[in-house]
Amino acid sequence: MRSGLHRHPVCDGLLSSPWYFRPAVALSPSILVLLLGEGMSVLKREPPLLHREGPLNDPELLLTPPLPILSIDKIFSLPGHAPTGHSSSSSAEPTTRGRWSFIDCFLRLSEQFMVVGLLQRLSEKLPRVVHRLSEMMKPQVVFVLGGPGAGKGTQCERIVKNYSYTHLSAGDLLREERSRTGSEFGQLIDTYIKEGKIAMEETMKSDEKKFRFLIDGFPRNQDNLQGWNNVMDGKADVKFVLFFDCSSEVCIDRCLERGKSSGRTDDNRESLEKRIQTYLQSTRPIIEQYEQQGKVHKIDASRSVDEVFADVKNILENQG
Ligand SMILES: Nc1ncnc2c1ncn2[C@@H]1O[C@H](COP(=O)(O)OP(=O)(O)O)[C@@H](O)[C@H]1O
Ligand SMILES: Nc1ccn([C@H]2C[C@H](O)[C@@H](COP(=O)(O)OP(=O)(O)O)O2)c(=O)n1
Repeated sequence: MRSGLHRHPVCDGLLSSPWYFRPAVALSPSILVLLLGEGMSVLKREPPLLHREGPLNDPELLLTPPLPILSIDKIFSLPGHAPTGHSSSSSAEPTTRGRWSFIDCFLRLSEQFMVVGLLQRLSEKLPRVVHRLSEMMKPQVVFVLGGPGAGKGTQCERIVKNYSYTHLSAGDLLREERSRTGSEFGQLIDTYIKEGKIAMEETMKSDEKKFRFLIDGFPRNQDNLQGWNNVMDGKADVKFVLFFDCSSEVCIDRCLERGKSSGRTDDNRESLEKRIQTYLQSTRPIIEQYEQQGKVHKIDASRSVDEVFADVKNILENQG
């Protein structure tokens, strides 16, 4: 029996196994078990002939040692590496499988290159993959902006019916908060918004399954944007902005019509004139900022609900 032979048992097994198991040498033994399946049971049934005695003969142990990454030097200095007919194999023990033929060496080398190449590619790609994964796990946000009455709420309702989005309406949240009995914010609603304390973060955390959000009517001014950036920077990913664009006349007409049944105290001509001014002075610059980042999808909102939604659908489906 030749002594001092410490060839890697898994490699040995693989080298003595059919060619289609060989690529698996690039993986750790535990993954090997998973991947090889039936193949591994073949290896287990046929332990390497070099280790007919001793602990390595135990088929279970064949899988335990970690797979070393060998340099070319090491490969060639491995005991038992000598080409067939080399004097080192002149042992009395019949070691046909224990001697490394030229083909064995070639295969071993190509496996090592494969391992190194694979690891190199993995290490190059890993940071990008980790980054992409963390991006994928962040809540994804679509801001929905436009003038009062542009149809933001109407379109959001349709989106929610057809796609897996959670709709948060800044206006609704505000109205809710204002009317909540005992609300500490009832009197302070303006400050509440100004400081970006609108409960987006908590609302977004409340259900982990919800991770795509439509945030309608926000950020409506520089303070809102600042607040968002302070509270949510790095915690959510603003995918894009849906901008429903139509003339002030269309906005006013629609809100006046809505005011007939909405019960909203601000759906009257006087309030609307002011809201339009606020929109033009405060919200349009926010939309322009996102436009500069290439994040705005502008939709002609003066058309029918169906026509507008056809555009929305297109955008959502093309943006994933
Ligand atoms: N494309 C549209 N054409 C005509 N009326 C619309 C359209 N979209 C919405 N409306 C109506 O206009 C009013 C304002 O729409 P809404 O979705 O509440 O606007 P916003 O949320 O932008 O204030 C509602 O009465 C709604 O039914
Ligand atoms: N980010 C926000 C959102 C709404 N508001 C206030 C001012 C708005 O006139 C009311 C109603 O908002 P809502 O989005 O429902 O109304 P519009 O129809 O878009 O004008 O709430 C705000 O001050 N800041």
